[in-house]
Amino acid sequence: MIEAVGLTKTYGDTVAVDGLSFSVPPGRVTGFLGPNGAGKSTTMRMILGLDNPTAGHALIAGRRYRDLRRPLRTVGALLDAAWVHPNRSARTHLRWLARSNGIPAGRAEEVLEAVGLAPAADRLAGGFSLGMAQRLGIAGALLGDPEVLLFDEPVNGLDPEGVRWIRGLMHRLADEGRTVLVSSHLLSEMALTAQDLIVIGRGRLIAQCGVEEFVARATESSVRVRTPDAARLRALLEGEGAAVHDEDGALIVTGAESSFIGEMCAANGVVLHELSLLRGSLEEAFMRLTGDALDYQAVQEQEGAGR
Ligand SMILES: Nc1ncnc2c1ncn2[C@@H]1O[C@H](COP(=O)(O)OP(=O)(O)OP(=O)(O)O)[C@@H](O)[C@H]1O
Repeated sequence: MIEAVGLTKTYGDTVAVDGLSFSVPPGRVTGFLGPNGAGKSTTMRMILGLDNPTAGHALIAGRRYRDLRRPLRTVGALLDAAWVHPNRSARTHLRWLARSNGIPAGRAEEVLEAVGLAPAADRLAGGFSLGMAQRLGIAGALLGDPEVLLFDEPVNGLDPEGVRWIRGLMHRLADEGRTVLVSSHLLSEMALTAQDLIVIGRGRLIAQCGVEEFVARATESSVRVRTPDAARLRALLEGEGAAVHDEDGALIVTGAESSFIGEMCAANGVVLHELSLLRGSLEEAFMRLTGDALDYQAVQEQEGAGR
């Protein structure tokens, strides 16, 4: 579990994080989203004790980072994959990290295997590709077998196989009951990886909810219908107050559920060739909700009203 309570950080006149409160539960992958400069990295750094909050606090497994006796055993993080001594091999780097955290050296071999770096264990990290550096950073995060994991842009620069691997890893870690918080700008990837979302804008919370709820709240779903009897169905639907428009020979219907349309077709003997629900995308929802401060206020009110 990660908890942020009124977390605030100002740099001079810039309010990077502004009274942010949220909780990240175990057993789920939680995506951390926000436009550039929204305050994601600053928030992660405060959770990890790398930056001091101006106000508020963050707890990892119920404690402040600075109160964790062996931090790597409670929380692992990938913040900056480039953070490795270039003249150290992957194995030496991990053994050094293990030693400084009271973790048995043998654990380095286990995490090298887990991230697929065992064959490159003795190569110098300075010569690693971006993808290999990401894997080494993840190995470091896993070293202490921590219950909480934070990943800042873990799929940056990875090829499709690497992206898929990270997605599987996140799911496995959550299935093991760990708390997984992951930030990314790749929204299509986030839609596949995360179950829950924390979305921030200008340092403030915009939404904390499931991915599907976030998309449903911000976008309008519609139904695509194909029928040889389009004119009649159109008239029937419009008679019920639905909006209908043509697209590639299909009817796109908003304002009527697919079950309602199906039943209406059955009742009126309209032959159906297709009836499919078209959901909005995470990208669409994200653009709409983080678009500007006005939208942002509207959602906050909506959220409050729904409780
Ligand atoms: N050390 C610093 N000194 C001054 N301002 C800072 C510092 N670190 C961050 N900021 C400012 O705080 C705000 C939030 O930055 P932060 O890097 O946390 O955002 P982010 O959501 O991680 O952005 P990105 O998606 O671009 O990585 C920005 O306006 C940034 O310029």
